[in-house]
Amino acid sequence: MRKVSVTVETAARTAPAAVIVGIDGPSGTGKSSTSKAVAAKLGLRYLDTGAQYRAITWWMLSNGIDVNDPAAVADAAAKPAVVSGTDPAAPTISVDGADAAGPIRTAEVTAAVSAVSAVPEVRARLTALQRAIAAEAPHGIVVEGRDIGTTVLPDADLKIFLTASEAARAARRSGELGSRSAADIAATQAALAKRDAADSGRKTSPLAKAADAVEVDTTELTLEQVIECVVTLIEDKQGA
Ligand SMILES: Nc1ncnc2c1ncn2[C@@H]1O[C@H](COP(=O)(O)OP(=O)(O)OP(=O)(O)O)[C@@H](O)[C@H]1O
Ligand SMILES: Nc1ccn([C@@H]2O[C@H](COP(=O)(O)O)[C@@H](O)[C@H]2O)c(=O)n1
Repeated sequence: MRKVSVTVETAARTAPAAVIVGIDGPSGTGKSSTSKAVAAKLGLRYLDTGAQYRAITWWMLSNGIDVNDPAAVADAAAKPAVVSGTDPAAPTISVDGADAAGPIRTAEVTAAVSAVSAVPEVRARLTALQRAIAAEAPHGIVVEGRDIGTTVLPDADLKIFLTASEAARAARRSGELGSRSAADIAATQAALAKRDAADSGRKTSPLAKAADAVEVDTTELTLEQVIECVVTLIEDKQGA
């Protein structure tokens, strides 16, 4: 009988290493839309860290904590159980077992989140949670936020910093809210600028571009072009 020799490659030898991608940038630059689409295309997990800060903020507001009192926020920071689902096709967020996806997007939460996210005890807790989630992603993960490249995942394989003009970001957000009047766009732009200033100006892990991040200005790019650009950057890294 003829002998057939078969080379069996173990999964460990053939599977590409898990890739960790951090995407940071100011509000409305396209982090969530881009990260979700890129993760779905490449079979990676997806983590929206802004949703986690919003979830803790929602819990504080719902439980009568004064969000403008850093000591009160710090005291309560460990109490809510925040759970993130990382399927890019259907990301989820819950607090103490309750679905928080809707409530965290209210104007009240958006107005309060920068004060809560500036409190070091809140950041320490969520940073630890974010690192644990990233470490458990089997094929890798796209994590989006404000301090992923600088603080949460300083050893990420690829760091991207998305930017866009304030006017473009305000027009995108106003479009989402179904309003395109000049007054509404101006009000949205002012609110974005205020949140960015608070996020960039806080002492603990402010919004900032990591020194080794690739900056992508999305002002003149369609969402599809941004997604393609990020996919190419990741594939280049994986091929390197
Ligand atoms: N390149 C683009 N061109 C046009 N619209 C875009 C582009 N990128 C994103 N958008 C749209 O802009 C809006 C904001 O995008 P997205 O929520 O992804 O931004 P973000 O950076 O995650 O914002 P935030 O930090 O406030 O959560 C969405 O309606 C999205 O569809
Ligand atoms: N890594 C992060 C992510 C978010 N924040 C804070 O959460 C706010 C909401 O973020 P969205 O992306 O959902 O708009 C944001 O304004 C920051 O205050 C953060 O501090 N760090």
